[in-house]
Amino acid sequence: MLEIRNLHARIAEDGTEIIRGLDLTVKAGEIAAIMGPNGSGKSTLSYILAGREDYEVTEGDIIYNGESVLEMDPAERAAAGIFLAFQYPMEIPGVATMQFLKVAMNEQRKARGEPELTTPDFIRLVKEAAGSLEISMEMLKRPLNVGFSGGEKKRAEILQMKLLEPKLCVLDETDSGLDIDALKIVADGVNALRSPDRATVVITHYQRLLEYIVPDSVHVLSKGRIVKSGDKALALELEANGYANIISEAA
Ligand SMILES: Nc1ncnc2c1ncn2[C@@H]1O[C@H](COP(=O)(O)OP(=O)(O)OP(=O)(O)O)[C@@H](O)[C@H]1O
Repeated sequence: MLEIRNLHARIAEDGTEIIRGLDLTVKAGEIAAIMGPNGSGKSTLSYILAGREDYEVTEGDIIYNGESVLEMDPAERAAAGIFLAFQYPMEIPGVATMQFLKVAMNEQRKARGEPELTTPDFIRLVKEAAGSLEISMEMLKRPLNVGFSGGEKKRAEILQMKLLEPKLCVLDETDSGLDIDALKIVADGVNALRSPDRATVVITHYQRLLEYIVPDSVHVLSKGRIVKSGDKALALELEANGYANIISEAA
């Protein structure tokens, strides 16, 4: 589903290399967790997957469903089923969350040559998805993320994911700022999307999330490269011992 080969990428503005020879394969049906110290390049990797233009790929490739995405812009990638839940979701003043969701869903449908959703169908889908995430219809009338609490913003990201039904879900620290109950709600939302034709990349600092979203593989990112991969036991080892040993072993 996703194959990242020897990826090198830098900040377009000043040329600083952040991703330095990263290899990662995530199969359909798999949930891969990425862990790593602050500043190792986890968020940068997520932005590059989504196609953010502040970064330049200088070497290597990102293969999604057998094809390189490097020439695709963010909207094309989204229409092809790549979704990023942001670490810091953006506020969009003046645009009601409902309106945003409707436009996002219909733009993707148009790009895929599918008919637009009718308003009743859209409302029904949103009500169902929002209910399971304990998001009220009142909240959805407010401008997207404006004045939302940290946890509400993260739940709104998962709502978008549920509605868009992407094939490659990238979750950047979706657990940060969530209380215990919200963490379970979000994890249930992610688990409900687990399917043999969908791959998920979960970026997190904490083993706690991985108790709820059990990963098939765990990868340690350090200085822009994956330096160790393993199964869920690796996350427990990191929690107990930190990164120092693994990173020095890899070096
Ligand atoms: N646009 C940018 N301008 C300057 N530096 C950047 C930019 N984007 C990323 N960096 C730097 O690249 C490095 C990797 O950042 P990134 O946010 O990807 O790390 P991270 O692993 O997600 O960290 P954290 O765990 O703290 O969220 C950091 O040193 C960061 O300061």
